[in-house]
Amino acid sequence: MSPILSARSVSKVYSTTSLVGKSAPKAALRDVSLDIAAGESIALLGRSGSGKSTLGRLLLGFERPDAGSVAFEGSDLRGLSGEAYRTYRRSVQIVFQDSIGATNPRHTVGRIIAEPLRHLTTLDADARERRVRSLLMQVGLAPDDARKLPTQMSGGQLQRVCIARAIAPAPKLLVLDEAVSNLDLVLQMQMIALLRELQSTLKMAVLFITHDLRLVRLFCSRVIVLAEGRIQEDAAVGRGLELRSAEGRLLQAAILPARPVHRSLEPA
Ligand SMILES: Nc1ncnc2c1ncn2[C@@H]1O[C@H](COP(=O)(O)OP(=O)(O)OP(=O)(O)O)[C@@H](O)[C@H]1O
Ligand code: NI
Repeated sequence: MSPILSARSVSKVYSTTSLVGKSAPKAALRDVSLDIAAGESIALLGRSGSGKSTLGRLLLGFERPDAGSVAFEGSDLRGLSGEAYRTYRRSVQIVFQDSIGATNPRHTVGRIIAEPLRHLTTLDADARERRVRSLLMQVGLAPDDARKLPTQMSGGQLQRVCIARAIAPAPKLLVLDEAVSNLDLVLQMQMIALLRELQSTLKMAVLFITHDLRLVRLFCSRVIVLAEGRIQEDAAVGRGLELRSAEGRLLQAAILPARPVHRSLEPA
């Protein structure tokens, strides 16, 4: 069975024009190849500017590679149209870091979650409403939250709304681009627990884009390390997480050691 998504030798170059004219082209991605199989949970790790979000945008078809190709279930994205394109759109969804920027402040929570159902499925209004209510419960919110506006939701609640919207069309792959980075540690743990539960119930593959190695071992079975647009390492996460590449070891060494407990707080 072909992978959900395959990237083959993709490269992406940006050239920015500033006030003083065009800057030298910058390679955001260089010769990146990877497959994402059904049910996999993959962490895409790398420092700021390493190319993580660029790869996410290419996999989601939001931008085209300058070289190489991305395929959905064996078909090149560039050749997808009509029903085949709608199937791809339904099957691959993304949650961004900035939930406020990703939601229309004038739409209710229910309308936000129902967006992909309206555009990508044939569900009628009643069926959409029932699906929205069950999605709200699935992400730990109340069905009546459907009537609220984004401004009436906390950051963590609005991120759950974005996750509910992303899983609404029952995708085969969910990409999370720093989706929990803005949340406090307690909320991060709650979201990770939610993602693990969704993975086991929906058998959905997850590509978790992050720079935070601590979150990786909690629910990823594979880790890909990016640096300067190139894959440095693509390894299974066993019981321990031993990264071997220089970049991987650097990231691992950078994890803040658990703060030493102040003597006064140590158990008597
Ligand atoms: N639209 C763009 N125009 C110009 N340069 C871009 C563009 N998008 C990304 N870049 C550059 O490509 C490189 C990779 O950016 P990207 O956003 O993919 O990194 P990232 O790993 O997601 O970083 P972060 O962790 O900060 O989100 C960076 O040097 C960035 O400046
Ligand atoms: Ni990014």
